[in-house]
Amino acid sequence: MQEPLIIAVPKGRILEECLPVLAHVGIIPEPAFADEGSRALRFRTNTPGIDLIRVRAFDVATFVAHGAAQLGIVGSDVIAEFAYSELYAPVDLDIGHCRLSVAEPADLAARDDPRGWSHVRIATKYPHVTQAHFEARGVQAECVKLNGAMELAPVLGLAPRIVDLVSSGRTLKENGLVEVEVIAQVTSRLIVNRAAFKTRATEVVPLVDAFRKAVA
Ligand SMILES: Nc1ncnc2c1ncn2[C@@H]1O[C@H](COP(=O)(O)OP(=O)(O)OP(=O)(O)O)[C@@H](O)[C@H]1O
Ligand SMILES: O=P(O)(O)OC[C@H]1O[C@H](OP(=O)(O)OP(=O)(O)O)[C@H](O)[C@@H]1O
Repeated sequence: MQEPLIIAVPKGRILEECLPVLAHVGIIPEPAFADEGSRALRFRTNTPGIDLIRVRAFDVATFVAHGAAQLGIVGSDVIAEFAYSELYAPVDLDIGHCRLSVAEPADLAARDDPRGWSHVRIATKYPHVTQAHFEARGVQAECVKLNGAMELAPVLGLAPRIVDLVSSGRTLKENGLVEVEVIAQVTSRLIVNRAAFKTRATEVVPLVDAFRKAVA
């Protein structure tokens, strides 16, 4: 018998938003999947040919790009940062809405003119997207890679500016920062391993269609 298809889903905030989408597709995971306290990482579903794995957001892209999972759900921020050629992102799932922005302390913003920048030092989880964004307008970006709590960097002197995800703006506000540029609008997408799309087309193509219909 063929191995089940594996869909990689990010733990954390997207997980909750994924459940209704999966339900619309007809995929109901075993109860432990939605239990953040569970230490299990791989889960059965009501569909015998489909299992789910729960991994960190950035690792969803890695599992799917390498074919360890055939499909995944991940933010367009992560897809852009990795730019894996093995990934196909056919469906915008209309969940995980936020934006990737440049921010800096309010007092710096008051006297700053982004048009005058030639070199910027930026703390971010997204060095590739950040460098590409600034390079496109001739600004050299020196990035300090962090995995979280970017908002601490300006006040502690690690880097005067950050590139991070913003949704309500509360995290920036509570850390004395203001948004000065939006780099990209972000939503989560269904991603598919390109090779699996061909070699397991009879299972993968109808599943992609089901996701498309579920969010139409
Ligand atoms: N404030 C937000 N509002 C909406 N969606 C968000 C927000 N922050 C992040 N996201 C989306 O959720 C995904 C996961 O977010 P994030 O990387 O912050 O989670 P995390 O739990 O900190 O991940 P990890 O623990 O793996 O670092 C992001 O890639 C993005 O697409
Ligand atoms: O504009 P807001 O609504 O305040 O959201 C923005 C925050 O959300 C994300 O972090 P998350 O909560 O995922 O935690 P993290 O620090 O673990 O990445 C992001 O990195 C910001 O810190």
